[in-house]
Amino acid sequence: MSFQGLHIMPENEWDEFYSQLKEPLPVVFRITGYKSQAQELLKIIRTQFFNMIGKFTSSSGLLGTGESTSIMSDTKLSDQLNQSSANKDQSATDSTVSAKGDTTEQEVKKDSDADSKEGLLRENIKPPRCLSWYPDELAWQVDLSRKAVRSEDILNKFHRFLVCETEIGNISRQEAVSMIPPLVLDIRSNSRVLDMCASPGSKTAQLIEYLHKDESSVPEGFVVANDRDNKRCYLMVHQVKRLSSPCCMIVNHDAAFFPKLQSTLDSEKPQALLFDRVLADVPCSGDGTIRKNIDVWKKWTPNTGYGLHGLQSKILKRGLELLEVGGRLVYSTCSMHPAEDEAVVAEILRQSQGSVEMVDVSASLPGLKYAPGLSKWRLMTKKGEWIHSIEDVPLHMKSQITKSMFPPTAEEAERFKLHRCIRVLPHQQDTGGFFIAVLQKIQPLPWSREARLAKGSEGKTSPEEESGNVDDGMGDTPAASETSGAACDPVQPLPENRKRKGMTEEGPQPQKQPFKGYKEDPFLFLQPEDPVWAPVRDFYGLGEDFPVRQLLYRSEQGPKRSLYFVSKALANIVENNRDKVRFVNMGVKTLSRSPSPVVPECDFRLAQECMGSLRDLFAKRRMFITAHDAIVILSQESPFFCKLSPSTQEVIAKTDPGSVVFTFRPSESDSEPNCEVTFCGWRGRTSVRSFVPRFEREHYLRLFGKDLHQINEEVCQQKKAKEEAKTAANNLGNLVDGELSPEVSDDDMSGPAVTGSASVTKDDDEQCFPEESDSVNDEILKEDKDCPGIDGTLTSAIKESSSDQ
Ligand SMILES: C[S@@+](CC[C@H](N)C(=O)[O-])C[C@H]1O[C@@H](n2cnc3c(N)ncnc32)[C@H](O)[C@@H]1O
Repeated sequence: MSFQGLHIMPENEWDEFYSQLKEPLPVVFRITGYKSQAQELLKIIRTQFFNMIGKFTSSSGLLGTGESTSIMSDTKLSDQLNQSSANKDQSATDSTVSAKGDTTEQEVKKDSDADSKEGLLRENIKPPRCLSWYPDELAWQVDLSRKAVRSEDILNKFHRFLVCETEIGNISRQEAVSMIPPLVLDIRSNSRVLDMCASPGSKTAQLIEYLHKDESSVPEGFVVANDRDNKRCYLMVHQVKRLSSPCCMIVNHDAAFFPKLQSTLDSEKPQALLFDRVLADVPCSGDGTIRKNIDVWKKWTPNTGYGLHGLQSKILKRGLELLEVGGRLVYSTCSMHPAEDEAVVAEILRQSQGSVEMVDVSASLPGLKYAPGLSKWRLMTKKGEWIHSIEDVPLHMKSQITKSMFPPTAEEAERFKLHRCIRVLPHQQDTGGFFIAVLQKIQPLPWSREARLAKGSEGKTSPEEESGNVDDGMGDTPAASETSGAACDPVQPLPENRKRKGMTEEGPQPQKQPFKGYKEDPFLFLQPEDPVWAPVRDFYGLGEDFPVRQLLYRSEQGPKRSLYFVSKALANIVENNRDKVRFVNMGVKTLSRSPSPVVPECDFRLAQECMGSLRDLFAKRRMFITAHDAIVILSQESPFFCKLSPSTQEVIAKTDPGSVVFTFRPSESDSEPNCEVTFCGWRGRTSVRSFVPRFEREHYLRLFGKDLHQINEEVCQQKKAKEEAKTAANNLGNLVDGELSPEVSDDDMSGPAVTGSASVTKDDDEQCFPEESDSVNDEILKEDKDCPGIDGTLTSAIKESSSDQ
């Protein structure tokens, strides 16, 4: 590995740069989700975790170390942490202050051996740091070693919290530098976004979040997330699903030949669909990921970047072709090598002859430390010999090094404004290395049909051209070409003197092959006359204006099991591009078939996934509940109606059994949470229940100030106590047949309201939620078992009906 001499930083920074590369990367996460819930989550993180972690760092005297002091000084949280530690724990404050002076150092020395070991460990725990340039204080950096997580209860709890919230999409762990490209893309709720090289999807997730930022139920805009590697497209599915957005589709194409899409969104006749935001986070050598990718140390050579320059240029060029005039494109790599960065951007700016401009985004990244883009750099051979111009390229490297990899002339560098590029170096703020260039298309590209027409150099256009239904001479390439790469999978260079099939130094060449289709089930849209629709429409009270044609299913034959909802724009893209786009995934599960004898009129129940964006559409089945009710429903498996507040019982009495939407809206009397909480559930004959996966249940309860683990623990203890009491009573011969001892009597169903952190009632055995039971029939059987008055005949009838399926 040798960056020295490439001129990517002043030579006097080299030592610091080099030693930073050997340090592990800190943990960084973003709080995501809808705005109001994100703020609530941030409040929880601050009050429940950071305050505690802050106490460690201050009590251990770590604040006195130079690094921590500087880290702390540029965060708003740090002051609060200090303040809160000061208020809550005077002794902690004393040691913080004195750790900078002499007195308490002596006190620290007095500690026992065990204490000093603990102290040493604690010394390595740095205070959380807020990323100043990320909006709304929603991105944080925490240095947590595994050892520290194992040794400290609060850190362990924090780790569990991160895992849980990450799983359900409320938190995303992502390298700090990787958050920059989506941020500077400036996404609005109506943006039409193309993410050209999207897998594993961390930036895609961010793009989706920004689309939903203003909490409108279904934004007009959308994200098309593409990756050439089919397997990696499936990696993205999980990532994207966490966000439950009806506005994202995953497709599988070579970005360099991404097809031009058609749409009838703005016209009756199909028109070319251009994007107003494009992210080209291209495959690269990944030398910026060296802190987490040990392999790069051994494998990196300058040739790695040379082998990708052509492909990167082609992807960038195609991105600009697919960009609307006035639109913005962000080009990024996790490489610090100029041949993959400024050289690519300069070459495309050269070709675009003033139709594309570099944008200065420095104002939107307050506090980010970075180096401006380079105008001069050097290329070198694998052996470390410098190459100053194309004429100097040794014969054996002529197929690898192209003219476009060399620096532009001074005049060009000035005209291209290359200094507006952003190069983040690892030592500048303890991150990975990264490169970002923000481009704006201000005119049609010189080689486009519009530009040629404007010049009058072209005659009449064909109907295909008018509709934009031409592929610009860039055919589709269904067969994957050989290069591939990822943020974390650095690409290997081409072997010297050996060109791959279908590759030139300019990257892959279009292979004119017919579109052969792919293995995905079809994406079919429901029609209003479909027999499954009328019962669903009537049961859920959906009006004529419900966008039924945006509900899709995947099986051509057999019963429709699940219906997924997609936004109007995405449905339009599918309908107009079936023959040329390989769709991999899209849509939010909205209704799933789950017949129930309790609700014979409708076989479909609502899915929790659609609650974020579609809750308002199901007004007829929506119940507004109190915080108390929400806690009862989320913490108990099938609470009887009588456990809910009188107002909710009244609503329940007026609602037929079946799927329901529960919504809590904060009022002035509610102390927490200060955001709406909506989840999906079931109104049975005598009880209700929620249909919420475990982590989400945990999340909602947390918003209400409850800890599911604690609730479960208390339930288990209660159960144990019950059993012990039973055994003791048996042993004493006090137990009258069928009766329990008075201390452990069953709840009489008018049982206590949920107070405190856990409600321990008759249903205690069912209060733990180890696994998610996803079947309504299970629920009904359970309900009947619990419900007094249901006779055995009905129960067996239900059992039979459920075994029929
Ligand atoms: C740097 S990674 C993308 C990381 C991603 N944007 C994220 O933030 O999670 C590059 C991706 O490009 C994909 N790729 C490589 N060559 C490609 C091509 N010609 N067209 C589209 N994707 C390509 C790789 O499969 C890889 O997933």
